[in-house]
Amino acid sequence: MKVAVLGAAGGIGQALALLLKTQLPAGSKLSLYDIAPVTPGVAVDLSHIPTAVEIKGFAGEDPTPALVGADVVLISAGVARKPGMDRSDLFNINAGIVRNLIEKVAVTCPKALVGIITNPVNTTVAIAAEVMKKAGVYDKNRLFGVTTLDVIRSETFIAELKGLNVADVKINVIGGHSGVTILPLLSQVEGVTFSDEEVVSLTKRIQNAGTEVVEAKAGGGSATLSMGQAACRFGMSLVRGLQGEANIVECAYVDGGSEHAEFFAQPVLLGKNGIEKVLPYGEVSAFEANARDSMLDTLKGDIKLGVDFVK
Ligand SMILES: NC(=O)C1=CN([C@@H]2O[C@H](COP(=O)(O)OP(=O)(O)OC[C@H]3O[C@@H](n4cnc5c(N)ncnc54)[C@H](O)[C@@H]3O)[C@@H](O)[C@H]2O)C=CC1
Ligand SMILES: O=C([O-])CC(=O)C(=O)O
Repeated sequence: MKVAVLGAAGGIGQALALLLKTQLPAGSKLSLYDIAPVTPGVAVDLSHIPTAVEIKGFAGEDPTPALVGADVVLISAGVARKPGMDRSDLFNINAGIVRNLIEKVAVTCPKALVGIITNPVNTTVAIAAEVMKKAGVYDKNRLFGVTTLDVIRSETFIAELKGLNVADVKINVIGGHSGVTILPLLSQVEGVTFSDEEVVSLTKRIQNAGTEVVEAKAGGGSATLSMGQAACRFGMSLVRGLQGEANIVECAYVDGGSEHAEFFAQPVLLGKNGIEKVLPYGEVSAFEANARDSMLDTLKGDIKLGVDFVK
């Protein structure tokens, strides 16, 4: 099993690489790439951790050497938000970065499962799909926008509010990954009920949690450590699916034939070819149905921006 992290010298990339070095199955290969010259050094640093995961680092303009033979590619290359910015403000820089990296993925490891972390995810995933279509290698079952941070935040905040063991809290978060497009399905959480006020305030907190971190970091970037953990959870689920483990389900932003939009975050069953099955997200409350329908113009606009960027 070979996993490549692109953007590996960054805040997310380094945290993710550390977690993967300690959690990937024995015999795996971990390949780190970033334009930053420090990247081979990050790999040397991690290589001193005694796990049976072989690690190599690559810097410079071309990610190709890091991508050769990759089964999973996780992309966090790009710029992060500062206070006062929306995720969509990152489009100008990050759109081109994701396009260029995916062009290399399409040539070097077209069968890899690709997880896009780089914001704005609602748009960068559409860019990745268009680039792969152009290259004739698009497989909708192998491309994912990583929305796991919305899921782990929801689990954490629900457990805190209701005094639950966080390990017992499970939730689907659907839609996309910014503002109103993030929709936690609180009505489905087992063993708890929320008042109408709690639903409104908790939904808003989960939608604004990225901004909560951006403001707390006061110009020093956005979520990196919690995102490293979220990306590791998602990346490990991809790996487990590839290895044939049963019942691996994660929410992700995918081209899953949703009636709502071309890309939509919902639960998917993972397997040897990426998505084995797109799962229904289940019954929703009237509040959630309204929030879902109200987000669609924003989400579709975000997707169109990405499609138009490549076309
Ligand atoms: N999907 C999600 O839930 C989340 C997404 N993000 C996004 O992840 C991205 C990365 O965030 P951080 O790691 O905090 O940023 P960072 O600035 O710490 O790291 C980004 C890294 O990308 C590298 N990079 C830039 N251009 C590159 C290129 N062309 N090829 C390879 N590497 C390149 C930089 O050298 C840097 O090391 C941002 O776009 C951020 O908005 C952040 C948190 C959550
Ligand atoms: O808010 C940001 O810019 C980073 C991000 O996507 C998150 O933390 O959810």
